[in-house]
Amino acid sequence: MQPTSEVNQRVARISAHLHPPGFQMGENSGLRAANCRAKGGAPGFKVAILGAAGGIGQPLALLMKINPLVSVLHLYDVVNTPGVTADISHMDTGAVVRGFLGPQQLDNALSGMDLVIIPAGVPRKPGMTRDDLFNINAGIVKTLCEGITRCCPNAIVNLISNPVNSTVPIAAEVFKKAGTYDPKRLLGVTMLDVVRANTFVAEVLGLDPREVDVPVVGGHAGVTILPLLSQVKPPSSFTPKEIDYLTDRIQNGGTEVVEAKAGTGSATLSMAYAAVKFADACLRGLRGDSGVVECAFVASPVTELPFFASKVRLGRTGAEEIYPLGPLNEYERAGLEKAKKELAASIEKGVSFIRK
Ligand SMILES: NC(=O)c1ccc[n+]([C@@H]2O[C@H](COP(=O)([O-])OP(=O)(O)OC[C@H]3O[C@@H](n4cnc5c(N)ncnc54)[C@H](O)[C@@H]3O)[C@@H](O)[C@H]2O)c1
Ligand SMILES: O=C(O)C[C@H](O)C(=O)O
Repeated sequence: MQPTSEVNQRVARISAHLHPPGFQMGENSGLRAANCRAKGGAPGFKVAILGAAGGIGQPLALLMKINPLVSVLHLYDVVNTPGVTADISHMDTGAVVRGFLGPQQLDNALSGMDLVIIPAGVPRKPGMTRDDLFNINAGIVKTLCEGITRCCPNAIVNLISNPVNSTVPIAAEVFKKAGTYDPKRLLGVTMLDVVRANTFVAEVLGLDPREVDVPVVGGHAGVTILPLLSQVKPPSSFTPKEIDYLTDRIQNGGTEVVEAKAGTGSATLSMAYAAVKFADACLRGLRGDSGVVECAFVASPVTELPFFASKVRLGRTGAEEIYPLGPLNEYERAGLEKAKKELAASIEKGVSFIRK
């Protein structure tokens, strides 16, 4: 008779072989559902969502499962991924979905990923600024980015966790420390500012928002969110009152949602939409499509600051070209000075969190 410990070890070895870390639905049925006649899903990209069980994470996972460019979708969180994964995995779309729960499964969630989207971290409540989230979210972003350096250092990273103006510099420092930093592959997601700007400007102009394109530059908090209304497409003119109204509404769109949600969170549904719009652009760039241009907060030469949001061209290696701001009017030049002052402090705060 074999000693119990030896039997247990054999069972553990066989189990590890049959059930690699991470889980797919149908594991208890004997037939693992996702392995039945498995073809590894449609050709496409491997995408991980970190914070996948959250307010943004869940609708984002749903929308990425629909995206035909995605062949494998890894859902990672520290809570609730089994339920979210079971639910999403029943959708009859191409991507194979796998769930990963807790820090011990982080590396498996990240291995081999082409794109990592990070909406992990706490959201604001009324009365808070995004910077008030720094103390909790800085550490979360650091840990997740350390995982990226170990498991998928060449992945494109879409960073959503706030305060974006500081978390992107944190990620850059983590990658630099590990020797894996490629500035083209690290993108802070500011797409929600563009989505809001397109919507609010369309309302004022009486247009369909899908016909409107508003560049939003700077960063992602208060006065650092700088809509360039002089560069709206189709070319449009605004009264001074409209400019004040639109600038204020775009800069405070996040707060509008935080207050309406009255303590239950911040934008999740419009953010999931914006995150997918941006992730899809990154995947089309990776595929080699030409002319994919979106705004993002990236390492940038367009101002004296190390990071800045502006239009970037997305290609096979990430943000391959960063466009200058173009001609600004006096109102926008004044806004730019205010934005740069606040951005400089937020960037420095992120950098020193890692260097200290
Ligand atoms: N960039 C933007 O435009 C934008 C827009 C909206 C929200 N946000 C930010 O996105 C973040 C998430 O917002 P939400 O509404 O989804 O919050 P949420 O609390 O609903 O979800 C966050 C998720 O992160 C998970 N999480 C916490 N620590 C983690 C860790 N160490 N590893 C993995 N997952 C972890 C939580 O378990 C939770 O499921 C917030 O910081 C929010 O401010 C950014
Ligand atoms: O406002 C927030 O705290 C969340 C997000 O940054 C947003 O713009 O909606």
